[in-house]
Amino acid sequence: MKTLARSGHLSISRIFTFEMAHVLSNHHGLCKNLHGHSYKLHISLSGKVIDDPDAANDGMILDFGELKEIVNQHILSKFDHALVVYQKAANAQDLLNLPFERIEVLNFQPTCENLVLHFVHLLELNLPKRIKLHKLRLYETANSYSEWQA
Ligand SMILES: Nc1nc2c(c(=O)[nH]1)N=C([C@H](O)[C@H](O)COP(=O)(O)OP(=O)(O)OP(=O)(O)O)CN2
Repeated sequence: MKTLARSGHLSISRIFTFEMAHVLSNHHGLCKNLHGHSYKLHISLSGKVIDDPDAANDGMILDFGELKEIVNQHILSKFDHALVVYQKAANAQDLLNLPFERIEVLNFQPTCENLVLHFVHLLELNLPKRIKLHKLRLYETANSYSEWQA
């Protein structure tokens, strides 16, 4: 008989770091200027723990490595070391003309809140169906973050 807890909520989490430049158009402070942040993205997932002695993922909700591949493919490959441009910003065309190869055009202002909602959408589209996104927290600075919870 397995001696495992049967109550409570179980989740797994992994932290990702990426660098991104953006402009908050119409912002009254410094963020109206082109600037960058070292973002930290905390992703928490829940789901059934696989109970199959023959499986490579026995005892796991999802292999951390599989989560890393999904996040690399669908988020970091677009946003890490990217310049993110809001397509409705007054200076969008000037930014798009800059000679950089990684520019991501968004149809929303790239605030911490909107980025979290966008990442939730991308993850919900690309996680295995048996996995539930539980919580997502995005640090824009060491002191400021936005959080989404299912
Ligand atoms: N609700 C939000 N407020 C602000 C956002 C945001 O996304 N959501 N974003 C910004 C700026 O982009 C940025 O976060 C401000 O950066 P910065 O001026 O560097 O912030 P501080 O230096 O004040 O942060 P520290 O934590 O002290 O380093 C503004 N507001």
